[in-house]
Amino acid sequence: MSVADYGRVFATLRAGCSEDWAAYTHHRFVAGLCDGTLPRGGFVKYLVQDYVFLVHFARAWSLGVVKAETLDEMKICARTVDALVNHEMALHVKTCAAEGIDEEALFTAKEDVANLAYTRYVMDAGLQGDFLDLIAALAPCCFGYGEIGLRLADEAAVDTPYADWIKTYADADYQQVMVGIGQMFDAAVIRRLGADFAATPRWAALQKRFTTATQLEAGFWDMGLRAA
Ligand SMILES: Cc1ncc(C[n+]2csc(CCO)c2C)c(N)n1
Repeated sequence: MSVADYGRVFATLRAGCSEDWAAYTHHRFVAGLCDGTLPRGGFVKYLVQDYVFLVHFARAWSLGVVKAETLDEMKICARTVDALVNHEMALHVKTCAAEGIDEEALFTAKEDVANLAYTRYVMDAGLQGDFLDLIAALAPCCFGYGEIGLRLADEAAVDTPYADWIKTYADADYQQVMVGIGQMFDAAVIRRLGADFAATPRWAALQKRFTTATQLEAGFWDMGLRAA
Protein backbone atom coordinates (compact mmCIF):
# COMPACT_ATOMS: atom_id res chain seq x y z
CA MET A 1 0.00 0.00 0.00
CA SER A 2 1.25 3.51 -0.82
CA VAL A 3 -0.18 6.97 -1.50
CA ALA A 4 -0.04 6.09 -5.20
CA ASP A 5 -3.05 3.83 -4.49
CA TYR A 6 -5.17 6.84 -3.45
CA GLY A 7 -5.77 7.71 -7.12
CA ARG A 8 -5.07 10.24 -9.87
CA VAL A 9 -7.28 13.04 -8.62
CA PHE A 10 -5.60 13.11 -5.24
CA ALA A 11 -2.10 12.93 -6.83
CA THR A 12 -2.94 15.93 -9.03
CA LEU A 13 -4.38 18.02 -6.19
CA ARG A 14 -1.46 17.12 -3.89
CA ALA A 15 1.07 18.19 -6.55
CA GLY A 16 -0.90 21.43 -6.98
CA CYS A 17 -0.13 22.58 -3.42
CA SER A 18 3.06 20.72 -2.51
CA GLU A 19 4.34 23.31 -0.02
CA ASP A 20 1.05 23.41 1.89
CA TRP A 21 0.87 19.63 1.74
CA ALA A 22 4.36 19.29 3.26
CA ALA A 23 3.50 21.83 5.99
CA TYR A 24 0.47 19.67 6.89
CA THR A 25 1.94 16.17 6.67
CA HIS A 26 5.38 17.05 8.11
CA HIS A 27 4.06 19.37 10.81
CA ARG A 28 5.94 19.57 14.14
CA PHE A 29 2.92 17.96 15.86
CA VAL A 30 3.30 14.93 13.55
CA ALA A 31 7.05 14.78 14.25
CA GLY A 32 6.17 14.72 17.97
CA LEU A 33 3.81 11.75 17.47
CA CYS A 34 6.56 10.01 15.54
CA ASP A 35 9.42 10.42 18.02
CA GLY A 36 7.20 10.48 21.09
CA THR A 37 8.22 14.00 22.21
CA LEU A 38 4.73 15.52 21.82
CA PRO A 39 3.58 16.59 25.31
CA ARG A 40 0.65 14.47 26.57
CA GLY A 41 -1.46 17.57 27.33
CA GLY A 42 -1.24 18.66 23.71
CA PHE A 43 -2.26 15.23 22.50
CA VAL A 44 -5.29 15.05 24.81
CA LYS A 45 -6.43 18.56 23.83
CA TYR A 46 -6.06 17.54 20.18
CA LEU A 47 -8.10 14.35 20.72
CA VAL A 48 -10.94 16.18 22.47
CA GLN A 49 -11.07 18.69 19.63
CA ASP A 50 -10.75 15.90 17.08
CA TYR A 51 -13.79 14.13 18.54
CA VAL A 52 -15.86 17.26 17.88
CA PHE A 53 -14.20 17.53 14.47
CA LEU A 54 -15.35 14.00 13.61
CA VAL A 55 -18.92 14.81 14.65
CA HIS A 56 -19.01 17.66 12.12
CA PHE A 57 -17.10 15.67 9.53
CA ALA A 58 -19.72 12.95 9.79
CA ARG A 59 -22.30 15.65 9.02
CA ALA A 60 -20.26 16.75 5.97
CA TRP A 61 -19.94 13.16 4.69
CA SER A 62 -23.70 12.84 5.21
CA LEU A 63 -24.11 15.84 2.91
CA GLY A 64 -22.18 13.72 0.41
CA VAL A 65 -25.07 11.24 0.46
CA VAL A 66 -27.42 14.14 -0.33
CA LYS A 67 -25.22 15.49 -3.17
CA ALA A 68 -24.25 12.11 -4.69
CA GLU A 69 -25.33 11.35 -8.25
CA THR A 70 -24.54 7.65 -8.38
CA LEU A 71 -25.27 4.74 -6.06
CA ASP A 72 -21.52 4.08 -5.71
CA GLU A 73 -20.92 7.66 -4.51
CA MET A 74 -23.79 7.28 -2.09
CA LYS A 75 -22.48 3.96 -0.74
CA ILE A 76 -18.95 5.29 -0.12
CA CYS A 77 -20.29 8.38 1.67
CA ALA A 78 -22.72 6.35 3.79
CA ARG A 79 -19.97 3.86 4.67
CA THR A 80 -17.66 6.70 5.71
CA VAL A 81 -20.33 8.17 8.00
CA ASP A 82 -20.67 4.73 9.61
CA ALA A 83 -16.86 4.35 9.92
CA LEU A 84 -16.65 7.75 11.61
CA VAL A 85 -19.48 7.59 14.12
CA ASN A 86 -19.24 3.88 14.93
CA HIS A 87 -15.48 3.15 14.67
CA GLU A 88 -12.97 6.00 14.33
CA MET A 89 -14.44 7.94 17.27
CA ALA A 90 -13.91 4.85 19.48
CA LEU A 91 -10.16 5.59 19.60
CA HIS A 92 -10.94 9.05 20.96
CA VAL A 93 -13.44 7.73 23.50
CA LYS A 94 -11.04 5.04 24.75
CA THR A 95 -7.98 7.29 25.01
CA CYS A 96 -9.90 10.14 26.63
CA ALA A 97 -11.62 7.78 29.11
CA ALA A 98 -8.14 6.82 30.34
CA GLU A 99 -7.57 10.56 30.99
CA GLY A 100 -10.84 10.85 32.94
CA ILE A 101 -12.82 12.52 30.13
CA ASP A 102 -16.13 10.78 29.36
CA GLU A 103 -18.02 10.76 26.04
CA GLU A 104 -20.61 13.29 27.19
CA ALA A 105 -17.76 15.74 27.96
CA LEU A 106 -16.31 15.04 24.52
CA PHE A 107 -19.60 15.66 22.74
CA THR A 108 -20.13 18.97 24.54
CA ALA A 109 -16.49 20.17 24.45
CA LYS A 110 -16.07 23.81 23.42
CA GLU A 111 -14.79 24.01 19.87
CA ASP A 112 -11.54 25.82 19.24
CA VAL A 113 -11.94 28.40 16.44
CA ALA A 114 -9.37 26.57 14.25
CA ASN A 115 -11.54 23.47 14.52
CA LEU A 116 -14.76 25.34 13.86
CA ALA A 117 -13.25 27.14 10.84
CA TYR A 118 -12.18 23.88 9.22
CA THR A 119 -15.38 21.83 9.53
CA ARG A 120 -17.69 24.69 8.61
CA TYR A 121 -15.52 25.52 5.62
CA VAL A 122 -15.96 21.96 4.38
CA MET A 123 -19.69 21.99 5.06
CA ASP A 124 -20.08 25.28 3.19
CA ALA A 125 -18.07 23.95 0.23
CA GLY A 126 -20.71 21.23 -0.07
CA LEU A 127 -23.70 23.48 0.55
CA GLN A 128 -22.60 26.17 -1.90
CA GLY A 129 -21.20 23.81 -4.51
CA ASP A 130 -21.83 20.34 -5.88
CA PHE A 131 -20.46 16.90 -5.01
CA LEU A 132 -17.01 17.74 -6.44
CA ASP A 133 -16.66 20.91 -4.34
CA LEU A 134 -17.51 18.86 -1.28
CA ILE A 135 -15.10 16.00 -1.93
CA ALA A 136 -12.25 18.38 -2.87
CA ALA A 137 -12.63 19.90 0.61
CA LEU A 138 -12.97 16.47 2.31
CA ALA A 139 -9.96 14.94 0.54
CA PRO A 140 -6.99 16.37 2.52
CA CYS A 141 -8.36 14.89 5.72
CA CYS A 142 -8.59 11.35 4.39
CA PHE A 143 -5.46 11.12 2.31
CA GLY A 144 -3.29 13.23 4.60
CA TYR A 145 -3.95 10.99 7.60
CA GLY A 146 -3.55 7.92 5.40
CA GLU A 147 -0.17 9.21 4.20
CA ILE A 148 0.96 10.18 7.72
CA GLY A 149 -0.15 6.78 9.08
CA LEU A 150 1.87 4.91 6.45
CA ARG A 151 4.99 7.00 7.01
CA LEU A 152 4.86 6.88 10.80
CA ALA A 153 4.32 3.11 10.80
CA ASP A 154 7.77 2.95 9.16
CA GLU A 155 9.53 5.74 11.00
CA ALA A 156 8.06 5.95 14.51
CA ALA A 157 10.24 5.37 17.57
CA VAL A 158 9.55 1.90 19.00
CA ASP A 159 8.65 3.42 22.37
CA THR A 160 6.45 6.33 21.18
CA PRO A 161 3.40 6.58 23.47
CA TYR A 162 1.36 7.41 20.36
CA ALA A 163 1.60 3.93 18.78
CA ASP A 164 -2.19 3.41 19.09
CA TRP A 165 -2.87 6.57 17.13
CA ILE A 166 -0.38 5.56 14.43
CA LYS A 167 -1.83 2.04 14.27
CA THR A 168 -5.35 3.42 13.76
CA TYR A 169 -4.32 5.24 10.57
CA ALA A 170 -1.72 2.75 9.28
CA ASP A 171 -4.11 -0.21 9.73
CA ALA A 172 -4.57 -2.23 6.52
CA ASP A 173 -8.39 -2.12 6.66
CA TYR A 174 -8.30 1.63 7.20
CA GLN A 175 -5.89 2.04 4.27
CA GLN A 176 -8.28 0.01 2.16
CA VAL A 177 -11.06 2.47 3.05
CA MET A 178 -8.81 5.32 1.80
CA VAL A 179 -8.15 3.43 -1.45
CA GLY A 180 -11.91 2.95 -1.91
CA ILE A 181 -12.51 6.66 -1.32
CA GLY A 182 -9.72 7.48 -3.83
CA GLN A 183 -11.31 5.27 -6.49
CA MET A 184 -14.67 6.90 -5.91
CA PHE A 185 -13.05 10.40 -6.17
CA ASP A 186 -11.43 9.48 -9.49
CA ALA A 187 -14.69 8.12 -10.88
CA ALA A 188 -16.70 11.14 -9.62
CA VAL A 189 -14.31 13.67 -11.17
CA ILE A 190 -13.92 11.81 -14.49
CA ARG A 191 -17.69 11.32 -14.74
CA ARG A 192 -18.31 15.08 -14.46
CA LEU A 193 -15.16 16.65 -15.98
CA GLY A 194 -13.67 13.94 -18.20
CA ALA A 195 -10.29 12.19 -18.10
CA ASP A 196 -8.42 15.45 -18.77
CA PHE A 197 -10.00 17.00 -15.67
CA ALA A 198 -7.05 19.22 -14.69
CA ALA A 199 -7.37 21.08 -18.03
CA THR A 200 -11.01 22.07 -17.43
CA PRO A 201 -12.11 25.58 -16.37
CA ARG A 202 -13.44 24.22 -13.07
CA TRP A 203 -10.18 22.73 -11.95
CA ALA A 204 -8.69 25.89 -10.35
CA ALA A 205 -11.71 26.23 -8.05
CA LEU A 206 -11.45 22.57 -6.98
CA GLN A 207 -7.72 22.95 -6.36
CA LYS A 208 -8.49 26.01 -4.21
CA ARG A 209 -10.92 23.98 -2.10
CA PHE A 210 -8.31 21.27 -1.60
CA THR A 211 -5.50 23.75 -0.82
CA THR A 212 -7.62 25.68 1.69
CA ALA A 213 -8.63 22.48 3.50
CA THR A 214 -4.94 21.46 3.56
CA GLN A 215 -4.04 24.78 5.19
CA LEU A 216 -6.85 24.28 7.72
CA GLU A 217 -5.37 20.85 8.58
CA ALA A 218 -2.03 22.52 9.39
CA GLY A 219 -3.97 25.02 11.51
CA PHE A 220 -5.52 22.10 13.39
CA TRP A 221 -2.06 20.78 14.34
CA ASP A 222 -1.01 24.33 15.36
CA MET A 223 -3.97 24.33 17.75
CA GLY A 224 -2.69 21.07 19.33
CA LEU A 225 0.74 22.63 19.86
CA ARG A 226 -0.74 25.80 21.44
CA ALA A 227 -2.31 23.59 24.08
CA ALA A 228 0.90 21.72 24.80
C1 LIG B 1 -8.27 17.07 11.93
C2 LIG B 1 -8.41 15.70 11.37
N1 LIG B 1 -8.18 15.50 10.07
C3 LIG B 1 -8.28 14.27 9.54
C4 LIG B 1 -8.65 13.19 10.32
C5 LIG B 1 -8.76 11.81 9.75
N2 LIG B 1 -10.05 11.54 9.22
C6 LIG B 1 -11.16 12.14 9.63
S1 LIG B 1 -12.52 11.65 8.74
C7 LIG B 1 -11.64 10.60 7.81
C8 LIG B 1 -12.26 9.78 6.73
C9 LIG B 1 -12.88 8.52 7.13
O1 LIG B 1 -12.40 7.91 8.24
C10 LIG B 1 -10.30 10.65 8.19
C11 LIG B 1 -9.24 9.87 7.57
C12 LIG B 1 -8.90 13.44 11.68
N3 LIG B 1 -9.27 12.44 12.50
N4 LIG B 1 -8.77 14.68 12.18
